[in-house]
Amino acid sequence: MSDTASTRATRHTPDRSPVTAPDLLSSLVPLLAEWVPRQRWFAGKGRLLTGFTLVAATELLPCAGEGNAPGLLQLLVRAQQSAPPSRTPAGGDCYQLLLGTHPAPPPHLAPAVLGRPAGGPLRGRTVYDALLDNRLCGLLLERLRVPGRIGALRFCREPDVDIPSGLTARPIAVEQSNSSIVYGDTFILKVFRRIEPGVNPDLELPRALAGARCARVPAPAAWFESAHPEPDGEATTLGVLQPFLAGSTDGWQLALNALAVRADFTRSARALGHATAEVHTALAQALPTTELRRPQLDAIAAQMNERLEATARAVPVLQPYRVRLRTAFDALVAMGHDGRSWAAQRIHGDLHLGQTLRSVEGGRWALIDFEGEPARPLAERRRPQPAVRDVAAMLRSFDYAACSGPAGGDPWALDWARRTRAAYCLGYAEAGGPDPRSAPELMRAYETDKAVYEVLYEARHRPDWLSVPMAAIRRLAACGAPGAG
Ligand SMILES: Nc1ncnc2c1ncn2[C@@H]1O[C@H](COP(=O)(O)OP(=O)(O)O)[C@@H](O)[C@H]1O
Ligand SMILES: O=P(O)(O)O[C@H]1O[C@H](CO)[C@@H](O[C@H]2O[C@H](CO)[C@@H](O)[C@H](O)[C@H]2O)[C@H](O)[C@H]1O
Repeated sequence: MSDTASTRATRHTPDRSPVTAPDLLSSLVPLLAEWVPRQRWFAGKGRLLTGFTLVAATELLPCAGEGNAPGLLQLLVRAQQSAPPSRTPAGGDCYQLLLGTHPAPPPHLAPAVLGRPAGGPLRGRTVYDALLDNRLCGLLLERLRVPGRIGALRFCREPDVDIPSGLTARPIAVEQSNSSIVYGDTFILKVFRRIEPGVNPDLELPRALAGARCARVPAPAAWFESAHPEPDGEATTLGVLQPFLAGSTDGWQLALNALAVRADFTRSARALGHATAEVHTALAQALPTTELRRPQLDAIAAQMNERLEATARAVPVLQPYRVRLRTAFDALVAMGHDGRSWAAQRIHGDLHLGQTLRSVEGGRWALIDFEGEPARPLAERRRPQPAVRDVAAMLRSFDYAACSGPAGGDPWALDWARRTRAAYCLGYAEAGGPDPRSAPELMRAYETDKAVYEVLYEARHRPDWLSVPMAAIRRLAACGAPGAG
């Protein structure tokens, strides 16, 4: 990341000496081993957790000692696991933890408690999830209000943004890939959980869009990061604060509401298509683009095949469909061999209805959460890709709503999905995006790849939902059956 005006204008806070690292980790390991695997954001579900290594520790408030004040500790730890998949960084995935410490936390924090270390520097204190403690969340906001450094952490703010003090903090109820805190219905802070070195696209893309004056995405107001050890190295994003769009409802809820009363959703879907195309156009203007030709299309197809094979090994119900699903990826290879090419640009990367918000007043759509698919390596998520990948992902989401929602995949719901998907593509093309229907091979390949991703995601996180992507797998495999048009 460049040394922007916002990061230069820092108030330097003296480094605090963290509680000594080796003692700290060994005393926390039994607590973490029990707590970390239960968290929704833990990406290593289904594999044995064998230990942790400490990457960094920063005391944001003194954590040890006799006092009766809460401590706040920011940790980066690597989770060592058996049989890591090939994408796992050497030494295991790295997670960010924000832990509170207190000799006797108040009873309302009981659900947040990890336990009491038997020894080490935190002995005599209870350790708990700081992001469930409004007071400690308030402290994080204070740090973001006044940019500066604490140890290896750097707190940054856009210079023209006013962040009031004293906003009441509340964690958002839904546990997702990361942890988010809302401040007084004005801002929302997302604390990233699985950390990879470098700028997170959920900061990079919304900042670029704000620079391009695209109002479809809330513009980051502040963020915190860990500085790279080299002066010119890219910092690692750890959390982003952005305006909270109060009075808006997410697209997933709106789609379920429509399905519950058997209402049409095509007008909303068409408007969402417009919003998506506007964001894509702005991203293509603000950030580098490229053209994908034969070698790149071959590589994409190979990667999709790899994901299919790996998922079929992990989730055996996918096995019988492998050969027919593969034909969707072979079509990409054939495109390249025929001398065809396709434009690529930065995209959302994990677009679904839950990543869209519609304002109650005015019915205007916004897109959020530009992190990309959490399971993919950061470098891959930051690569330019065909914009139709986002479109295909959103089509999957309409399908999900129809299959899992109140109508439960009955014939009317399936027709609802078909009409809604068509309206979204129409809206997208009307607002200047390349007409998704002009790229059937790409759309089928990306829709298939997404459904495969979802099979693994559901098998790991929500086994009861596995039937939803499996219904799509059967439909997509039928397109690859001998004789299918
Ligand atoms: N700017 C915002 N305004 C209002 N609600 C938001 C905003 N950003 C996120 N949310 C809410 O927080 C939830 C989690 O945010 P998201 O970015 O999807 O996190 P995660 O990466 O953990 O999935 C969203 O589903 C949405 O309900
Ligand atoms: O946590 P994220 O929002 O970044 O995304 C992950 O979780 C999503 C589920 O919450 C998952 O989306 C899948 O389920 C949705 C319905 O709950 C559906 O609308 C999406 O189309 C479907 O992919 C997403 O894939 C995953 O990355």
